[in-house]
Amino acid sequence: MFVPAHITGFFKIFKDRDFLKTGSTGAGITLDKGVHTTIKPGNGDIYFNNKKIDLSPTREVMDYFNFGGSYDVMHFSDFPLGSGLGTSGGCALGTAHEVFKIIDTYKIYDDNNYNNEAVKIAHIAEVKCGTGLGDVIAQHTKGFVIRKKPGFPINVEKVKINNIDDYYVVVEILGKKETKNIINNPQWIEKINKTSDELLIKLLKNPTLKNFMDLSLYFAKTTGLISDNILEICKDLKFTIGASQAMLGNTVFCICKKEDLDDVLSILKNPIVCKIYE
Ligand SMILES: Nc1ncnc2c1ncn2[C@@H]1O[C@H](COP(=O)(O)OP(=O)(O)OP(=O)(O)O)[C@@H](O)[C@H]1O
Ligand SMILES: CC(C)(CO)[C@@H](O)C(=O)[O-]
Repeated sequence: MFVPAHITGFFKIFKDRDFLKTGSTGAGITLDKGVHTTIKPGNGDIYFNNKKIDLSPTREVMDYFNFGGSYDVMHFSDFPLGSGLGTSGGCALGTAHEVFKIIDTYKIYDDNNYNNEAVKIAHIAEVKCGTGLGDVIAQHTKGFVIRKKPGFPINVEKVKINNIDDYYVVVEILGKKETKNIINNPQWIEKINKTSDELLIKLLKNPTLKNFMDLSLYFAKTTGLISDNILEICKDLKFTIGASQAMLGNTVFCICKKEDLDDVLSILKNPIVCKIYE
């Protein structure tokens, strides 16, 4: 199963003793690149782009179903882990869906229920592992997603984008950043939550891609999460609809139209050209 990558532009952290109530509000977009996951009978091994690794959110999902020792999971990902592109969430959600496809209990869920269960199990795995808060819900929803409430029940606004094919999302990965080092750090939580409080309301009042990018850059700068290097690149990309740092990664992303694509590509060293995926 394919799960799209997800870029968060800004977010607010909500922690609760109940993992289903833990999550984030905020906004992001899903991409036409992401993770393909398959599972097959095996010994409980997890492969990420053909390399055996012990990926904790995938392991959590497999253990939830008691599938840990009897099936192998293969993830084929367009992006590396730890780059702010929701790769771990994509792995968890893809695994949950693949398991549901083969277990007997699948028969007792109607289509809607089964979908919702897979999303819940993947969300809990992400939250437990500290690898994400809102990615799984956005990846399930797809498109330009505003998360109005954290966790479950899912409360999101999927914004309609007119002429979606006109837009390109260009991504450049500059390094790694572990999500859990930020979302489990009280000082970062305070900075993030203080900054993001008003942004959700501002975006809901004017839910355009331009406003999303402006608010994302404001968030990245005001929290101090943006690196100097990425800030410089964003200045060079000012002629686009907007550029900012993908949360939570050492990755720059921008949204532009076709007429600006060549200029964007000439500024970046290793650009990856994507489209918004609905
Ligand atoms: N070689 C590896 N073996 C096992 N785990 C790995 C390996 N490389 C990365 N990981 C794990 O992958 C997870 C990456 O999650 P992280 O949330 O940081 O990134 P992401 O999901 O790709 O991006 P985002 O910031 O959008 O959540 C971490 O738990 C990290 O420890
Ligand atoms: C925490 C996070 C920024 C990591 O990608 C994301 O899961 C989110 O927006 O909640």
